[in-house]
Amino acid sequence: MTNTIEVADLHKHYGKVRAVDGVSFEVADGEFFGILGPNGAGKTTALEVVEGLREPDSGTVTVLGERPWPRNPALLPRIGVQLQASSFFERLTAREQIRTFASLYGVPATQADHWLAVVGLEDAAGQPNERLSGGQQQRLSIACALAHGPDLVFLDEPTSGLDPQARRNLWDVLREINRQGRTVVLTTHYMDEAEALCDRVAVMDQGRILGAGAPAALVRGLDTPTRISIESGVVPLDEVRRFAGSAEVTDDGVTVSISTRAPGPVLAALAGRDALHGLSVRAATLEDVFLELTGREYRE
Ligand SMILES: Nc1ncnc2c1ncn2[C@@H]1O[C@H](COP(=O)(O)OP(=O)(O)OP(=O)(O)O)[C@@H](O)[C@H]1O
Repeated sequence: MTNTIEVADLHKHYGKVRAVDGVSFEVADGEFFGILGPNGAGKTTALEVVEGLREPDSGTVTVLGERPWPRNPALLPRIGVQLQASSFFERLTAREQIRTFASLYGVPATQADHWLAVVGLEDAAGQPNERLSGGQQQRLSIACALAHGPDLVFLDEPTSGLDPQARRNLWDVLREINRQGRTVVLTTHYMDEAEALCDRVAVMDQGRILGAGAPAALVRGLDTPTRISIESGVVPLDEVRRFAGSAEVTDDGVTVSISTRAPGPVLAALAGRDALHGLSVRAATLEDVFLELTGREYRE
């Protein structure tokens, strides 16, 4: 497998702010890659340099075998960059909007319309931008990024500000884009989004990448116990302590929590006592990975 993107020791400072402070990563062909980090981590700046929209201070960037800076016309037909909704042409309908973008690349109107269908905007195609909901505008901006059929798509916080249902609907669209064989690079400050979508994720904070890998592998790499909770009183506490062995057991009067690195036998013991009703199991997540890497709680 070859790499669609290679970034080595990238730096971009704004005055004293080290927005990107020595970042290296690769994105493989066809991969769904995420850059995850809180506000101000440097995600947008890193992405803009890779897209060829910003000149780096130092470091090397290769995209589809080309240098993106200075502005490289050979790359433009092959990459799609999601626009912020605020960059739409005023007063055009969704259909006119995407057809206008497509025509800049010499793409026929029928192909442009196809992308409206892919993102589920057919019914709203005749609506002017101003009348589209936030979720519809995000869909339109993604459709515009895809109108010319690029191999590589960049999405900067595509679901930011959407309600949970609209986010999940958009996730399906993004999965479909990737399933078609396109490489997708996405920035997000949502842990669940990175976990749900990305083959690999780079965790970024204060201009640096602190860890990268498949979300499940990053989580597995942690030595964090699994927390099993049951209702207080369902099983006598001393009995829970007995079968939980060395696990930490607490009871706040409402919930008994068992923190264990061997959840299997504990769950089997609870099942044997018919105590699975209302049980919850919380394994480590990317949030725990962030905490481990930065020493700070994650704040979206
Ligand atoms: N054009 C600019 N001039 C000066 N400072 C900037 C500029 N753009 C970004 N910064 C600063 O660089 C740092 C990184 O910003 P950047 O937008 O890349 O982060 P981000 O992770 O994308 O954050 P967000 O999720 O809020 O967009 C921040 O401290 C930001 O204030």
